[in-house]
Amino acid sequence: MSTPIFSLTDIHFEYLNGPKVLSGLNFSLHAHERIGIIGPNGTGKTTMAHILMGLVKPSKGRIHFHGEPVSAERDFLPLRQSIGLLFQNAEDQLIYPTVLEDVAFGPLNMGKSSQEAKEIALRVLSELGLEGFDNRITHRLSGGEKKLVSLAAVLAMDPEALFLDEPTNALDAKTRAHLVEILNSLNKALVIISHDWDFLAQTTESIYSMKDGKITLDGDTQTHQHVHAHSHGSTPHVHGDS
Ligand SMILES: Nc1ncnc2c1ncn2[C@@H]1O[C@H](COP(=O)(O)OP(=O)(O)OP(=O)(O)O)[C@@H](O)[C@H]1O
Repeated sequence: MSTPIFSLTDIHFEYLNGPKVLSGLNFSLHAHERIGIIGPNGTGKTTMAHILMGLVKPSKGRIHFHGEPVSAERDFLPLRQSIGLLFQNAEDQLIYPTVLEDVAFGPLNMGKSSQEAKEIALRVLSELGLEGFDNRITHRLSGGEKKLVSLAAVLAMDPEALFLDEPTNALDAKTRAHLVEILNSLNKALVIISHDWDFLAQTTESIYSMKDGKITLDGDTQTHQHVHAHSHGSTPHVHGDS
């Protein structure tokens, strides 16, 4: 099989004075894969996303990006530009006073001129149906609007993969349906953490469950439920669940 975009191998993690969260987690994402992750509250799904992005350090384990080991802070910079993390809380993503500044931040940070960054931001906002939002005050947006603006900020960096942490939180049915359309129109590898099984069935091809600090991709039916939704929107078919 081809080299994955990223892989997490035998990741262990526990918070200081907190629970042991991950114990031997393995996970990888290849180009064009669309994977959903489902699992009870507090099983470590968000922690896994933060470990991948270098926001918290695992106590043990290896991270690879296109086959290269990632450990020092500088190694994470290209990874963070290529894998767009949509934070569970939009407030963690949106830090500027206006929507335009928030969405233009990524391209500016990647070396685009302010004019180019502005054009990219306006184009992405328009693609997400957010025309006219550029001068809105970010902290006054509704929860659903913040979520879409966060997604715009991630897409403005044109990442090769998206890692979305509970993207349907705060979305009404219409916006949720809009998000399904947006995600299905993107030609990008993606991982979506969600409690919303129907949403995952509509947007991903495989759904894995996280349990006991692990996701095992190959055949461990004790900890791993592998589901193929043969086409987006079809009823998921469960494999390997004993
Ligand atoms: N900074 C922290 N310090 C101590 N414990 C933490 C910290 N952040 C998270 N935890 C704990 O670690 C565990 C895993 O949290 P995490 O947010 O990764 O779970 P999750 O699977 O994403 O949950 P949910 O589905 O509720 O979003 C939880 O028990 C949580 O309370």
